[in-house]
Amino acid sequence: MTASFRIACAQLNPVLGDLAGNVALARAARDDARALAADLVVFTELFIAGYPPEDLILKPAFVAACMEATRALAATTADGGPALLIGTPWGEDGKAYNAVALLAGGRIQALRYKVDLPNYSVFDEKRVFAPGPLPEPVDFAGLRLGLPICEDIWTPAVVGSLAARGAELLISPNGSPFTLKKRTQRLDVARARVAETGLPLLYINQFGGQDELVFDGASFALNRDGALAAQLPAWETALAITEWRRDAGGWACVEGPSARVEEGREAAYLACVIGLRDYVEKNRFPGVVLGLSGGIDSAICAAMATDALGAARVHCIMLPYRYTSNASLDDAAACAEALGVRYDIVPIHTAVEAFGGMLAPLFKGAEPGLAEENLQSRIRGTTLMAVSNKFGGMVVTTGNKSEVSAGYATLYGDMNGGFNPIKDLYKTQVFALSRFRNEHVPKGCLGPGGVVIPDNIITKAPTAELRENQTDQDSLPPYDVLDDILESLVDREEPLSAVVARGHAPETVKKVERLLYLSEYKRRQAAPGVKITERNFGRDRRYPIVNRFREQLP
Ligand SMILES: Nc1ncnc2c1ncn2[C@@H]1O[C@H](COP(=O)(O)OP(=O)(O)OC[C@H]2O[C@@H]([n+]3cccc(C(=O)O)c3)[C@H](O)[C@@H]2O)[C@@H](O)[C@H]1O
Ligand SMILES: Nc1ncnc2c1ncn2[C@@H]1O[C@H](COP(=O)(O)OP(=O)(O)OP(=O)(O)O)[C@@H](O)[C@H]1O
Ligand SMILES: NC(=O)CC[C@H](N)C(=O)O
Repeated sequence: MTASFRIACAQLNPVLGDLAGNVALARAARDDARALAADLVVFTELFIAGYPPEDLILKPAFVAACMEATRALAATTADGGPALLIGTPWGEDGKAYNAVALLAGGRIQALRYKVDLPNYSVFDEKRVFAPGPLPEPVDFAGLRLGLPICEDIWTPAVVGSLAARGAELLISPNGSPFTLKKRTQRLDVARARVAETGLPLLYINQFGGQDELVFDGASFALNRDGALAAQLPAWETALAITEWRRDAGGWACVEGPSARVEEGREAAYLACVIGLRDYVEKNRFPGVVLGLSGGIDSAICAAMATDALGAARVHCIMLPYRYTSNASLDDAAACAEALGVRYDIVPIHTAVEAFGGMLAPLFKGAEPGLAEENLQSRIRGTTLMAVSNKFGGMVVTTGNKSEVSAGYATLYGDMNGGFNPIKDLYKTQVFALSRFRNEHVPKGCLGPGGVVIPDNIITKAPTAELRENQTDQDSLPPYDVLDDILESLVDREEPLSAVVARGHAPETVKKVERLLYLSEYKRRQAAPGVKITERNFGRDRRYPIVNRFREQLP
């Protein structure tokens, strides 16, 4: 009977739909694992396809190609090296399953299907996959392996059934996206399953960005007493060996890595950087371009872009008009200089005046106002898109979650762009992360150290500079008030009465509710951005656009 067993954890960054590339990553990881004397290499959920493959699963050709790629990978295990446990879509009897395959001895030795398909928040798996039956453990090299797939460990049923059927070790492949609370939630559910079954658990998670989701990795192993026996790093790929031994009570992880896992502001900042980096790299953009206004949102986006791609791939453009202050010009230039990025100034006066002239006959007799203000924003947006078209860089759009929630942005203006790294950060978090970045360069970030967001940008009153002496607070409550109300309504579904009971003025709470519902039409046209919170706009928090419901306050 096997008494010790070496499992390599392959925490890699697959590219969605790049089956040949993902198989090549798996082969390279297997070669490395063989050099480390691994018996088995474990990959993440649906690794062959990338996670989440969404409606590609509805294409029979896609599922067939994943099955073919899995068979081809199985053939490489005929050489006597390590076996592979790898996630892949699998078709059977006209249904598609979210499967994990054991590849050994040159063939597919076993297939198990995910039972519990998540269908909440950003997950939509019931739409594309069929649920599998409660699975049997898989026998391999004298071990009985229980293979619950991601959501299968979030409730007791699947793991309980595996234990009842004689599983000795739980190995869970995951595609578990990051949120600020996720690490604690994962450890809590994993410890609960270990306590219920008395079985150790190896949890392997994907790393990297995929559209609005970012996967932090942070794979780990728990022993039978719930103690953390191995911890892989977050925010990077890793191939790490865990050594397992059988003792009187069963299997235990006796050796594994013990990496530090970033938390709080550091984790949030890294999520934004890696989400942006992978969006740009996986869509093969040469770099990015963004409007640098001298304000904090574009400054932190420029810092994140530099940290993601390196200064040489970031192009910042100041687009001044008559309301742009000298302080904004100085602050934008200082920020670009500190980051070491290319910085150009393209005044927009000629375009604003040309539009003014064109529209004068139509606008005759009407008071100047929002139309003229938004034109400035649209001219900036059009200019940035022209630079994107000419040189290929993607426009980074820079609205924070407070603005996105309140509709405080111009459609076809500053909302232009391909991706928004701060879409799920409230303005108060933008301030906190800017201070953080001035004090730390998190691992893997390619930008310089020291102050990259000049203090004046952090301390001055936020303004859109679309008219004389404008500040954000002319239109919105102070950001600490706005963000507290928004978090209650958007992230926590609190009744308005509870928000008022916490001390907010009823008219302010009603105003925020109104802005939130009225601006859904803008959010439906907004660029995707990195998910950080429990409820991000995009796939997750969705309101109807036509919506006359408003909550009554007593
Ligand atoms: N339900 C609905 N479904 C579809 N479309 C709808 C709509 N309701 C209005 N609309 C359309 O949307 C238009 C209004 O939206 P929009 O044109 O964006 O303009 P609007 O939301 O009226 O104004 C933009 C706001 O963003 C603020 N802001 C803040 C920060 C930065 C910037 C900046 O630009 O740099 C701007 C600016 O001060 C102003 O308060 C309407 O004219 C109408 O055409
Ligand atoms: N003068 C400008 N030059 C270049 N880009 C600008 C300028 N004004 C606005 N933008 C772009 O439009 C976005 C929205 O700008 P605005 O200043 O109006 O609002 P904001 O949310 O306070 O952003 P920021 O804090 O970056 O100023 C900016 O982040 C920037 O990308
Ligand atoms: N892929 C999945 O099944 C993910 C769902 C799971 N609850 C998670 O986010 O970790």
